[in-house]
Amino acid sequence: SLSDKDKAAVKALWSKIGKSADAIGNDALSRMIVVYPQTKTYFSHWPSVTPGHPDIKAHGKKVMGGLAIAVSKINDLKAGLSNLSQQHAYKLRVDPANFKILNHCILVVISTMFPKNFTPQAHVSLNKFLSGVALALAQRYR
Ligand code: HEM
Repeated sequence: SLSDKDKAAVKALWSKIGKSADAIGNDALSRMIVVYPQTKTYFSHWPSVTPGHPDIKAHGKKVMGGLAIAVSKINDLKAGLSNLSQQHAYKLRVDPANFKILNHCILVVISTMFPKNFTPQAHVSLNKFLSGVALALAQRYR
């Protein structure tokens, strides 16, 4: 689980990248759909799943908003993401394996957009944080 050092590292990283959340969300969602095309099935109600499409941008913004909530509730991710987990489990019916896939895309995008801030320590802590988010989002599936 996340140590105090991890929490501080995630908050420090977020304070630097938070203002680029929309761009990160757009790129991460676009990559997820291109690199893992099986994820497209969840977005078949959109007119287009082309990278950079306004629907992808809008959704990337929502996902990053969810992550911003997670950063603010980093001491209790389970409670902080309980509603979002409920929604993904019962309304959206997203297979939780996909949380790891999107996490990977988010990690790749942050590392390429912010190479200076993406130190090995930041990488470790962000990795742990995103795993915690995936676990918290999966909690309501049973
Ligand atoms: C880091 C992981 C994720 C976070 C923080 C997240 C967050 C969110 C948020 C905040 C919403 C909006 C909920 C609302 O409308 O109240 C949402 C909707 C949605 N999410 Fe996620 N999500 C994540 C991962 C995923 C993954 C991996 C998939 C599928 C591959 C997915 C599929 C969806 C779908 C289909 C919607 C509804 C989209 C629509 O309204 O058209 N999510 N998510």
